[in-house]
Amino acid sequence: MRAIGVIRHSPNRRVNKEEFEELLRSAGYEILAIVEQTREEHPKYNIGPGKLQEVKELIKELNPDRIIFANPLTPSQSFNITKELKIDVIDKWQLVLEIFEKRAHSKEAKLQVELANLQYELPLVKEAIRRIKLGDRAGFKGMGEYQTQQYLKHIRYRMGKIRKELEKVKADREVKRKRREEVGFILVALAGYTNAGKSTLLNALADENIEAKTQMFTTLDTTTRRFTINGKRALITDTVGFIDDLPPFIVEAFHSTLEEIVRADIVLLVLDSSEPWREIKRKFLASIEVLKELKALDKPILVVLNKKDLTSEEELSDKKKAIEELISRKGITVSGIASISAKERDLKELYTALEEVMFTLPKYRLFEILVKEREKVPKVIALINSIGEILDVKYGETTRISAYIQVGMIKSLTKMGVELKHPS
Ligand SMILES: Nc1nc2c(ncn2[C@@H]2O[C@H](COP(=O)(O)OP(=O)(O)OP(=O)(O)O)[C@@H](O)[C@H]2O)c(=O)[nH]1
Ligand SMILES: [Mg+2]
Repeated sequence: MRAIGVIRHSPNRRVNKEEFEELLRSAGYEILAIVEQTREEHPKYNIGPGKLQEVKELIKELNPDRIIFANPLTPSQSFNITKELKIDVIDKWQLVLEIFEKRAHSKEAKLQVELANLQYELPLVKEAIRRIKLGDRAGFKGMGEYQTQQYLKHIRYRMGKIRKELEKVKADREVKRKRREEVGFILVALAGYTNAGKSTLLNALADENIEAKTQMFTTLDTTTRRFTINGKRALITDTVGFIDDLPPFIVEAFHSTLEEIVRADIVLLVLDSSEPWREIKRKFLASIEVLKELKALDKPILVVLNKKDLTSEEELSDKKKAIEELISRKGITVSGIASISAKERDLKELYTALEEVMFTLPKYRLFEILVKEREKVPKVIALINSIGEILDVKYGETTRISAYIQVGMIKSLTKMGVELKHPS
């Protein structure tokens, strides 16, 4: 598909042109031209009417299949522009959804993308019906009035059905998560802008090979793998990458996926430290916004400055300071900052930070474990070592172990025939 891109910069906020081009390429478009304008939003066409004429001329000259706006369009703008240009017009969010559609593999991801698409189309179809009633002839995508009405019904029916199916998926996940808690796993979730290196980090931690590519939104499905933090059982989950101003309809559609972040014990917010500070800052703040929307800002968050192999020590330390400053200025609380290279598997700082955070988690409590049968002692100690931290062992008639234990593990321990006490 060949496309002409249109970017409207606000006078006080520029759109990132490279990122837009990257999105176009990720969706598989050949870029014929990019038209840019800086102005306030025009209510009817988003860009100015004069600029629209310029685009019209370019269409004649270059013959593209599509016009793609870097800005979100209102349903009414979308209709006005299509009517004027007589060509397929899509906006930023439809472009993102096209990429999502290509990348969705699992049933869940496919359902989520379909839901987001329908949610996007709903106001467009309503606008088409409104216009037909006002005497406009063209309905939604060239459908007549009856067909457009039927399509609206179909959208509503399908959305209801998908939401129900996603509820089921959510319930399954909940069961799985409970089981994991009971086995004593520490749940770690990856979060961050698309292309930051989340999947590469998951690979490095779990020593696996998940698809990681220099394109946007490689990962749409969640992947969970085992790893260990200083010998303790942990699980790491990779999810969909974030992007600026992620609209609520996409967040809603991907909620069951993003919920992995909400349910995690620790969130790793991954940033690409090789980018200019301006970009790091923008992506960091966009990620914080999404975490806020997910109500996940109160959990332990570790900021991970990835790709340190691409920056000098000095630059990295400057960027780290800048992040610290930004965090305190914005009143955000994070549990630590670690510089790593996922690609070169240089993860030392991350492991140190994880070890520090681990026992501050609310799921860990200090217990005294009393083992009366001597032959059970080694087994109990081995189990505690894999899920908690032993502070002291006093051998005797009854062996007394004081240790940090995950609350979810109490059941498994009492099943082994030991007694647990809170130390006074
Ligand atoms: N030099 C260098 N490149 C890295 C590092 N980590 C990741 N990359 C590269 O960055 C690109 C993106 O990595 P991914 O792991 O796919 O990024 P992601 O955050 O999972 O991206 P999405 O799934 O699109 O959200 C790939 O080309 C990786 O090889 C690193 O530490 N150093
Ligand atoms: Mg990924």
